[in-house]
Amino acid sequence: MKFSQRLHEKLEPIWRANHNHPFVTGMGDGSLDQESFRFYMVQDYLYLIDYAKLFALGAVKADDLETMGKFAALLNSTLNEEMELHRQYAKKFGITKDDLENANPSPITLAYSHYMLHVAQNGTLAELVAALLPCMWSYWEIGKELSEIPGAAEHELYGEWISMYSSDEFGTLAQWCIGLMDELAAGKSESEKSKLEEIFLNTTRYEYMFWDMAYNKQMWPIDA
Ligand SMILES: Cc1ncc(CN)c(N)n1
Repeated sequence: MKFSQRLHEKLEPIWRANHNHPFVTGMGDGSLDQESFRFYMVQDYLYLIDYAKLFALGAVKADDLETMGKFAALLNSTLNEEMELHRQYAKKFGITKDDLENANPSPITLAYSHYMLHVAQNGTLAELVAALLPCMWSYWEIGKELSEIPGAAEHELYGEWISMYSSDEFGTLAQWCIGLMDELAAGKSESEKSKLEEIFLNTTRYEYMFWDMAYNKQMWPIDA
């Protein structure tokens, strides 16, 4: 069995919880509160600034030019396509680019992005890929699932989000990351595979917490 299949099967219950989170289902049926989406968009922009750095670190850790080139393409696509979607949404909400970049990160945004950067900086290339994979893979699956709901991809607010993450372009990048995970895990010892599984599990859990944080517009419990 491919390592990615093992991950998917083992984590199916959490994976389903992500798909069934009211933030996600609310984008699908259009019932999501726009203020939660606005909150998400700002926090996700901050998250993506750090997330993009994982691709740069991936290029540093890669052993061959082809893999370096793919990480460079992922970095470019995150900075100039995925984050452009967020900039366009911000415009609709009357948020400037500066306000976006200088927004305060929520505790979950900080914890999730810092955990990924910690793994990426201190771990192997396989560990870096295990950390970023749930992000690519789960968004692609969620995008595809939502795009099958009649009218969802045409929704005036959530349609563009659904179209981006269900697109063939995003799918191709996600599939490349899945394939790289399989390649890097092949031949690793069981204890190394368990470590990869643990990292994948952690960022899958953080994905759930991110939806929940956005749904509840959750910042620090005590203000300065
Ligand atoms: C929290 C989160 N996870 C994943 C993705 C998809 N790159 C995202 N934009 N934000």
